[in-house]
Amino acid sequence: KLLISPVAKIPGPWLTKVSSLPLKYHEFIPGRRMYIHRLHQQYGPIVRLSPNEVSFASLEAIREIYASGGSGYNKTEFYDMFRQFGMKTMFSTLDKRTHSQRKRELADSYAMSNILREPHVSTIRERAEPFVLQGAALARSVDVYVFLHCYALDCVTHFMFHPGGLSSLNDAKNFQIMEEMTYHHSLQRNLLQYYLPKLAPYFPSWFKPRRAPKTNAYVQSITAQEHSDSHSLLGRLTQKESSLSHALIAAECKDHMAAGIDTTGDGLCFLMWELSQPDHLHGELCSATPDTPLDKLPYLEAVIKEGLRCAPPIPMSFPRYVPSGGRTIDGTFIPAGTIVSCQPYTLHRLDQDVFPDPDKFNPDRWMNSNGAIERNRLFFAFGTGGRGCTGRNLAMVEMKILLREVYSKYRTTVAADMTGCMDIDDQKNIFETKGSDLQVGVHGQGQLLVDVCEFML
Ligand code: HEM
Repeated sequence: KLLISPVAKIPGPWLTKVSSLPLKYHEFIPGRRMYIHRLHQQYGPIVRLSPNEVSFASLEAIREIYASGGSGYNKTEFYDMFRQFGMKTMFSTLDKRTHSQRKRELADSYAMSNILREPHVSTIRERAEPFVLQGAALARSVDVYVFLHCYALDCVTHFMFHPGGLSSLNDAKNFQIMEEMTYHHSLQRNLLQYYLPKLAPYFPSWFKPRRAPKTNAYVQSITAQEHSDSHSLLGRLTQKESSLSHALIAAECKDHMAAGIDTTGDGLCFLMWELSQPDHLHGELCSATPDTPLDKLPYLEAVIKEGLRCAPPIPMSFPRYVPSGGRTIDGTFIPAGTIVSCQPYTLHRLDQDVFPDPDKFNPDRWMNSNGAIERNRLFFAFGTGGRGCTGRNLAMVEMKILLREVYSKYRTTVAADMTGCMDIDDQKNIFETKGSDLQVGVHGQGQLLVDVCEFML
């Protein structure tokens, strides 16, 4: 039966016609992203990953899987791993109908018009300033990777709970929350539960997903209070008498917190590393002031997009189920129930007519109007369609303000004693990079030295 299924006719290694073991093996080692990328390089834009799973790398596939009917196909049970307080959130809801109800409650807070209003912009700037001051005040190198994750946590919690957001950059207790939420290696442990749910209760504790008691206590207590700013996420939910219970609001807020730390922190870390290379800093950023309006910095937008293209913080597949009746995706019929996906890492590299020299960090490519439509359509760092990233605008504003704050005042270089490398590591955790040492200190004439050790996605 497997050998005559339409999936068996799709290009891919022979063993994947009859077994999902090659895929699972690469998931656990962990090397799924690069395994799939190599298969696409070998077999083209449609590749069989297992008897029931196909990966795509084309614009037609993105549109069909993620945007047909608004929000594309339903998510797979993979997303069950991302429940919060045992509850399904907007991110972990599988079916489209439940998702769109939840999204109606939450998404308007993340509109650019709300993010760009006060107090949001000021509070983001107030978080960027201590980042720079702390880096500048220390004569020796400091860990910028950690600082960037603190910055992302502080920004996202202020956006949600202002004035009750965290100050992990200068408060030791808040810093523990940042540590609890970031750069741990729990995806494999979650995957074990996903693949072997019946055995999960018998796993020893070190096989179980990591716990976050300090974060849980913070989220539960802050969401129980009623004096958040009226434009904060919590304030808006309380004001409009949302149908969400307190428990669901707490679960959503914890989820958005988790979604907004490693992603933005990792993205900024990669960008600071690139901007610390000789000649990578463009004149626009050098001549900006901390007050230059963000919409007057088009090259900064190109720099950020190029960083997210080269090293998307979530680089691997976003899996979905083909609906009943089956669908034709990029010209190939795929039966109902098959798992289909695209991964940003490959979409950002495979078509070299759209992205020539794809491994090179080259923000100029985004400034060229020729081919801009194709480039933007294949840009998949935030996903696309109704289930694309809700926090995209917030993340972009956070990244722009931080980079403007740093580079309008300082130049950064990679410190001579850097010992690690910046290779992307494969999916240790969906929102995770390993704690690494991207170190910053001021040396001499207003130089912000950046020391990057071991940056891993
Ligand atoms: C550079 C930063 C970020 C990147 C690259 C990013 C990327 C993504 C991607 C690719 C998805 C879709 C995943 C999938 O379909 O499996 C997603 C979903 C989501 N993101 Fe982000 N994200 C970022 C920052 C944020 C921030 C700051 C927040 C919130 C504060 C956030 C909240 C969410 C939520 C709630 C979803 C689920 C959306 C839904 O299912 O409707 N993200 N993000």
